[in-house]
Formats: sequence, structure tokens, C-alpha cells
Amino acid sequence: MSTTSKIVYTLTDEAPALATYSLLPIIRAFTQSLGIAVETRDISLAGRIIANFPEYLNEKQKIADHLAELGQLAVTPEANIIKLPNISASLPQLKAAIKELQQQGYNVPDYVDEPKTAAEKEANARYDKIKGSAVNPVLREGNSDRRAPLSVKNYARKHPHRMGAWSADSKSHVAHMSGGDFYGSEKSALIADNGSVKIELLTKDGGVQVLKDKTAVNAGEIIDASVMSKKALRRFIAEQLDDAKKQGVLLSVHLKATMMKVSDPIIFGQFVAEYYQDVLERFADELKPLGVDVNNGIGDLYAKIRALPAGRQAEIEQAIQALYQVRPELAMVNSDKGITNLHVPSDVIVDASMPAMIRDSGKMWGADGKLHDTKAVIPDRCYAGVYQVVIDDCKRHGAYDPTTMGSVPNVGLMAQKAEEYGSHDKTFHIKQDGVVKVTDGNGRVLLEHAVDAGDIWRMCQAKDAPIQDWVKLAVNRARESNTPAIFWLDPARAHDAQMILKVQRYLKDHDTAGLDIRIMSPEEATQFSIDRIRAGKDTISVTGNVLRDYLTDLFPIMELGTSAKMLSIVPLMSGGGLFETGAGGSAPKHVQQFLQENHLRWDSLGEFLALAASLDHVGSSRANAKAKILAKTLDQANGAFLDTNKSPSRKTGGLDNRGSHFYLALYWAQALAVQNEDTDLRDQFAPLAKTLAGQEDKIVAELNQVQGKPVDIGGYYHPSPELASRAMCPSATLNTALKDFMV
Ligand SMILES: NC(=O)C1=CN([C@@H]2O[C@H](COP(=O)(O)OP(=O)(O)OC[C@H]3O[C@@H](n4cnc5c(N)ncnc54)[C@H](OP(=O)(O)O)[C@@H]3O)[C@@H](O)[C@H]2O)C=CC1
Ligand SMILES: O=C(O)CCC(=O)C(=O)O
Ligand SMILES: [Mg+2]
Repeated sequence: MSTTSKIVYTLTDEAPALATYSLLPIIRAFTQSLGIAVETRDISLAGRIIANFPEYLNEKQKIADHLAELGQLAVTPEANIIKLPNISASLPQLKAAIKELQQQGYNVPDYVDEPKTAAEKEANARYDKIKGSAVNPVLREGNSDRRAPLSVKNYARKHPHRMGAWSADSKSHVAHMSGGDFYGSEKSALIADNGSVKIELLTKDGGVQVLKDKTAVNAGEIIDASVMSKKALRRFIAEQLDDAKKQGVLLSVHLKATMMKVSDPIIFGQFVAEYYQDVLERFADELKPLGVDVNNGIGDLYAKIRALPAGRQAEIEQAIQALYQVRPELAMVNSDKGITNLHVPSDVIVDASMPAMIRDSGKMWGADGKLHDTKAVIPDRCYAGVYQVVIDDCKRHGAYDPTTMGSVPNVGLMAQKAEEYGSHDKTFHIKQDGVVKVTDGNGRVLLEHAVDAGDIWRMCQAKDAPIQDWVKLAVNRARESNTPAIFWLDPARAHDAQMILKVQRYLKDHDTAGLDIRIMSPEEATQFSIDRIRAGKDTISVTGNVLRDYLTDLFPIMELGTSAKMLSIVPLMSGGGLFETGAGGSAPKHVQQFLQENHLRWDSLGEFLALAASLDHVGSSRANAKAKILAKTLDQANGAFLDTNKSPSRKTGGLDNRGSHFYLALYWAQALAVQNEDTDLRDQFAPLAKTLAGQEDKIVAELNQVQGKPVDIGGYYHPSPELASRAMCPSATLNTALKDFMV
């Protein structure tokens, strides 16, 4: 047995970070005697801020750049990383995290909206790297394999979640642009030789602005560029506001301002600017000096007008209320608190928000606290049509039935910052009219677009080696699960047209005899997959990076009620493993409930599944037979956990995240205690199984009785480890049982 086996468990944010305080002691108890070191690395938003400003901090406060360290590990065969969801911070969230750290005595600099000094500019540049989806693209050095394991699917069939009924006359629909968007303007080029490209704006007045001097490119790589016209977008938004009002439906906007951290806050800002135009113009003289930024949502205005005299502040607030009478009703994030879809760019995130809407009868919450039909605006056409197909299908045939429906697992192209999700450093808010050109090392123009000031131009890359790996993964999954696999590619898109050629070519490298592998446009693929879903049949979706993200929330949320129950593996191209936990996010709503009621409804099944896969990887890559047994018994424990329905309840009073962890420990110890493959392990875990089973009632009572009262953990983005640990491990009996077992 190797003694060097190491699993890195990531410390992140919000609900999954809280859950870790309770789960990690259990994981350590089960692995410590096996020579498997479970180490932690802090990749939380607060941790990343601290790591990037060492010169502002004292020695005790400093932490190393764990994300950079893991990024280096991810390209080595030794990597075995369990990655929990982390906050991809919008600017308002980043600022809130900075403020909290400052209040805790961390002297980190402010993020200044309009930086003037060199120091301010330098600090902002560091913060810009921390914000948005700054973690996943660094660690995801492989493609993605996300699916619902059979045990999970069977669980969902036995314990179906609630699905809202659909009616044929639902007015809910998706609205997208018909021109002037990324989809309509995409151009693509295939790179012939290794080298680099230059991105320049040739302005109308004859000037040249270098947007990005050097972007490395490899032979066989696909690059593409596209532009979102500000004028076309504004026209489209104005039309949609009128139409929503006319149809009497809510207006909702679904973007990914977190992951698409450069483009989508700007697009979001255009909705805010258009919707609140009257107020923004009427009070422009006061709002401008305050630095109100529409890209941060109308919440930014509310926060900044606090600096005005009370009377003026009230006047602006009244003007906004008056606007709500004449504008279409907005979908609400929190109707009790009056928080609308347009308050903060990161409250409604398309991958999770559209499936939740479809699960809830195609409705969203209105200001009256009731569900209403809604216009879901997804401006760009690349992927919006997928949701319209699902909505039309639900209107025709009603909601899907979790007890009978099939599954849509996903194989997603993701490695090496593939496609749109790697485009931040090549996305530009154009300041002057002109032409953007991408030229190669020989000065040859590969791509070019005429642009106007205010437009968003971006370039994406998809490297060849990841594409080959992705095709291989798809074929393997189709073979292993004997399931049809559909490549979701649109021949009308320049990028996808190139991709289709590559897929056709690389499929020939594999034995595909007897497999059903097809290429379809996203809309056709959606219809094909949901027809099969209704017939109880499975279909593998093989997609690019964005659809990987969207579909691995869409289908799990319909099939399982949540994407938390997904197995989410990233076979790293170097041979290592990155095991993501579930396919969802860090569930901010869960933290609110926890702080108010000391009940954490976070479901850690994703962590359990990832841990089993990670232990199995230790077993295979390190020839560690005991790790294999740990993995196998953990799988059995997961099965028992699902069978006995020990997932956390949504409501305070029932078993929560902590109780669910206890049951996992109990079932895992019991599975180890009854296996005969390794008698040492059996003898070692039998007493723990006995202790936990004997104390079940007492432990569960201790875990449940703390609920119902507010709890203080000393911070939101950067809680106190002592307070959080105390809150998350409230059963003295369980703590003692684990401690006694460890010695
Ligand atoms: N891999 C990653 O690192 C990811 C990070 N994110 C980040 O997470 C944050 C929040 O994103 P958001 O789009 O709101 O999505 P979330 O997935 O965090 O939340 C949406 C809803 O999904 C349900 N949910 C998600 N995970 C679980 C779980 N383990 N147990 C139970 N329910 C769960 C909850 O529904 P209910 O309220 O009905 O219980 C939750 O309110 C953002 O900062 C985002 O960038 C998002 C996706 C992936
Ligand atoms: O990185 C992020 O912000 C979110 C990632 C995500 O939603 C996903 O991978 O499904
Ligand atoms: Mg997602």
C-alpha cells in the first residue's frame, strides 16, 4: 500500500462550506488509519482575497494561494481533488466580502469603482481575477462526466419530488433576440500552426487599440469571435418590456453574470438601464456623482442613495415605486423583502433559474408572493431555444413524471478553458466605433467584425486535445451504458460547424460499431431527448461547455428535484481525478435559513458520491486495496442512505445536513463491519458501527434539538472556524464516538 495517497478536500463558501465542518471529521475518521491523507485547501472567496493581498496583512492572517497550488496539481497524474461548489462572485458580492474581512481586522484594500491612483488600479486588477468564475476554469483540466447514478435514479422514482402542474394555456415563454447577438455574428477559424494571435480595434478615426497583444494558440484549435450589438440589445429589451406588460406576464432575465463575468453584467446592466430609465434620467445629476452602476443592479442604486439627504432618498424610492405601476411586473427573488430579478446580477443564474421555473409550472414569484406566468428573457440565441422546446413540450404534454422519466447524462467539453467560459480575458466592452481584427503571427486576418461603441465583442478558444478527449469520453460512455449519445451541435453556427467536422473525424478513431451516435442541433436534440425521457429512456447529451452547465441543472432538477444528487467527475487529462460534488452551487438561501433557524437543508449526497469516486481512484491509481473497500462500502452506505431517505428535510425540526451525515457514518461503518474482503477493516470498524447504532436516538436528538433558534457563526463570507465548527457539530455523543475511534 502506498503511503503517499492524498485527497485534497476543498474549503469553499456558504452551505457546502458549513456542511464541511460536520462531514470532514467523519471522513477523517474513516480514512486516517489507511494511510490516506485528507488535506484541505481554501478556495473560498474570502480565502482567495486573503491570498492575493499578503502585503496588507499580518503573518497570522496570511494564507497561501491554494487555488494556484491546486491548479498546478490538476495537471499532474497525482491529482485527487474533491471540489465543492464555490461562490463565483458578482461585484456586489465581492465588495460585501471585502467589507466583512475589513470588519474582522483584515486590512485589505477597497474595490474602488472608478480607480484613479496606480495602487487602486492595481488592487482592482487583482480583484478582477478573484471575481466571477475564477476557480472552476483553473481546476477543470479535464472534460466533464455528470450523471445520476442508478441508485439515485431509483431513489427519485421511489420518492418523487414535487413537480408543478403545467397547463396548455400557460403564457410563459422564452424571448431571445433575432439579430445583432452573439449567435448571429459568430465567425470561426481553424488554427493551422502553434503560435499566437493579436486582437486589435481599428477605430473609425484611424487609430489602433491593442485589445490583447498575445493569445497563445495551438495547431488544430478552433477560435471564434462574435459580437453583441448594444443598439440591437436595447431595442430588443424595450420590445420585451412592452410585450410583457401587454401580455400581463412577469418579466424575468436569465443570464450567467457570474461565469460570464465580463459580458453578462453589461447585458444585465442594459436591462436595468432600460427598465428604470425614467428614474435614472430624472435623477441623473445626483446619481452620477454617487457612482451608481447599473451593471451591479438596481440594488446598487438603493445602497448608494443612502448617502443622500433622507428627503431626496425617499423621493427617488417613491419614483421607483411609481415606475413599477407602469412597467411590467418583475419576477422576484424575495418578494417579502422587495428584491427583484434586477436587484443583483448574481441572484438569478440561468443554469439553475430556468429549470426551477420549469419545475414550478413555468412560473416565477411575483411581488404579491404568488407564482405567475413569466417571460424568460435570454437575449442570445445560442442556447435559449433549448428552454423554449422544453416549455412547449410541457404545455403540450404536462409536467414530466419523476417516477417514470428517463435520464439525460452529460459528457461536456470543458478542459483548458473551452469555449465561452474561457473567454473573459478576450471579451471587450468596445469604447469606439471601428473594426475588431484577430490576426495571426504573419499578420493574416483570421476574424473581423465591424463594431459600435457599447458593443460586447469576444473571442473563444477550443483546443484540439480536449476535443479528442471529449469524443473519446462520449464513445466510452455510450458503450459502457449502452445508451444513444447525441452531440448537440448547430450547423448554422460557425463554431459548431467546425466542431461537427472534428467530431466526425475523431469518431473514426474509436470502435463505434453498434452504437447510436448522432449529431443534432440543440433544439432537435432537446426534443429527441425529452421524447425519450417521457418514454422512460436515457439519452447521453454530448455538449460544449455552456450546454454542459445548463443541461446538468436542467435534467437533474426535473429528474431528481435538485442537481445536488449528481455524480460529477472530471477525468483530468493528466490522469488525475477531479471529483466535483453535485452539479449545483453554494445555495445562499440555505445559509439564510441556517442563520435564522439553525437548520441546514444542504444535501451532501454529491459529496458522498464524489468521495466514493475519489477513494476508488486512490484504490486504482495507488493499488490501494483498502481504499477500494472504503469506496465500495461507501457506495453501499449511499444506497442505504437513499433507501432509508435520510436526506435533509427542507423544514426546520426534521433531520438536517448534520443528521444526514450521522446516518452516512452509521451505514458506512456498518457496511465495513459486515464485509469479509478485509478482516482488519471489519474488526476496526465493527465497534464504531456498534457505538453509532447504539446511540442513534441520542445523537439524532442532540442534533435536532439545537434547531429553531438563530445561530451566530461570526461571518458570512469568512465565518469563524471555531463558531462554525461548534454549530455544525452539536452532538457531544457523536463527537466523542468519532474522537474515541480516532485514538
Ligand atoms: N460548481 C460550482 O462551483 C458552482 C458554483 N455556483 C455558485 O453558487 C452560487 C449560487 O448559485 P445558484 O445559481 O443560486 O445555484 P445553487 O445551486 O446554489 O442554488 C439553487 C438551488 O438549488 C438547490 N440546491 C443546490 N444544491 C443543493 C444541495 N446540495 N442540497 C439541496 N439543494 C440544493 C437549492 O434549492 P432549494 O432552495 O429549492 O432547496 C438552491 O436554493 C453562485 O455564486 C454560483 O456562481 C453555481 C453552480 C456551480
Ligand atoms: O463556475 C461557476 O460559477 C458555476 C459552475 C457551474 O454552474 C457548473 O459547472 O455547473
Ligand atoms: Mg451549473
